[in-house]
Amino acid sequence: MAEHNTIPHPPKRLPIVGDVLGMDRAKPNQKTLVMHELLGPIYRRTIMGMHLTFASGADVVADLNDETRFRKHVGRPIAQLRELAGNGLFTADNGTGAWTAAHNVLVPGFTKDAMRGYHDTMSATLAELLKSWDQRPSQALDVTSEMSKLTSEVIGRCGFGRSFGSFDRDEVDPFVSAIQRALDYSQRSSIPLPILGKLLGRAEARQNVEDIAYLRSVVDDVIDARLQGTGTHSDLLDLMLNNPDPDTGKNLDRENIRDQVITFLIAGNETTSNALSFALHLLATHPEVAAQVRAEIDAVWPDRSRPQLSFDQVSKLRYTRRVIDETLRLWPAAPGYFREAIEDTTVAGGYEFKAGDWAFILLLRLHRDPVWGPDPERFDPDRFLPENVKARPGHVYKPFGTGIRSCIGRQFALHEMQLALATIVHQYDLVADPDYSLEVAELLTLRPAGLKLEFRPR
Ligand code: HEM
Repeated sequence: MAEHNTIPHPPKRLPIVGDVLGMDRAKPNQKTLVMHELLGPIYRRTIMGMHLTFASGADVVADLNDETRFRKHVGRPIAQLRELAGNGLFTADNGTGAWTAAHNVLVPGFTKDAMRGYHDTMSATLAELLKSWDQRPSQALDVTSEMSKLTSEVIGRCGFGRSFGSFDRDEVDPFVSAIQRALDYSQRSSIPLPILGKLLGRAEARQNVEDIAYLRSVVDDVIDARLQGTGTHSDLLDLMLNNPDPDTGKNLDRENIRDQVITFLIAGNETTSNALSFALHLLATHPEVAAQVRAEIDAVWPDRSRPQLSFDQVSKLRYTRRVIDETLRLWPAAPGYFREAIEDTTVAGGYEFKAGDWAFILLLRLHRDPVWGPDPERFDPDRFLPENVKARPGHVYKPFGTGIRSCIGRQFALHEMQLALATIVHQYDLVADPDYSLEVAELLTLRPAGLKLEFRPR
């Protein structure tokens, strides 16, 4: 019989409450990274009888990603989002009718052809952002906020034909700020223990109820307006309203459509804007890499005018793509994902999982596994040269998750990021603040906190 090992736990277990020492409310993922260095590829906190298992070693993750034995686990932070996103694709349980129908209907909205259809909207939105920068010359701009304007406009326009007017005014659209507040509330209330979670007061709870009601009413209005209008749109909302699930012949119900619209705003906005922000930080601090990105885009668009790239030109910017891949390796905007055992099973190292046991795969650590070589902290896009990718097992790089529940928006995000980075580097020198050192903040996603850059026209 195979030998079984006990999953290690952090030192200093307390009576009754268990492994609460050393948790970090503000930076849980970065703390988990440190704990993995101490405890190895897998460890478990048991808090008042509840198991929280963290995994990050390449061999263990290879097993946890095996779709025949494990599946997505709707972990507490995800379940908490249901208040806001209902049973949208990201929050739905595996194999439910709502997930299957929405997945079937929406997959065609994320094919290469569909991306071709979004390209002009993405380009026009980016042009508006850069125009707004040109009206504020010589200023150091708050990078995550600027990138968030871009990504929320792009998903709003490609998703359901709504602009938030982000480039016309300084303050954030009330819809976008309500989403941000509701996300923040949801994540803070997902921390399991009151002594560790920030105590959320009644005023915040009331605000949250108001925010969710407001968000739903805006989305309902958008759907009503679309139903009453006459024009055709090639966006995700039209896809959901006009195309039945091919398996059942039934259209998505109204609530399902509303949940998906909110889901795209949650899943498609912050992840992409944070990844872009990390990439800009890394380019600003690695001028030799930025020079190669610039050489690549200059070869396609030698003129100094703003590049008007076609869809195919963007997808051929291979070095820019490697910069994005390497950015998502070092700083995966989604820091991890949950997996649960479908049946009793054992993973590499002899660790037992009973059916229903779950683990959080920390990408932050998996992407720094020894398989990446001796200096995993170094930013080196050439790790993603085709020959280097081929030499590594596929399961050690999973910034978009794994299996059937992996990210439906992957190509959308990659195209948007390639287009934005190449265009920005073509137009501007990225000037970093010499006193800034990277500080990574955590909510549902990772983001560079307090990052400012000056975008100086070339
Ligand atoms: C850099 C950008 C992005 C990153 C790093 C990212 C990452 C991820 C990850 C790791 C998952 C799996 C979550 C899990 O297993 O629980 C996921 C799922 C998902 N993502 Fe993304 N994402 C990005 C952009 C987008 C965009 C642009 C969209 C929409 C336009 C999107 C929509 C979704 C949806 C709907 C799911 C749930 C899929 C399902 O379970 O069927 N994401 N994403």
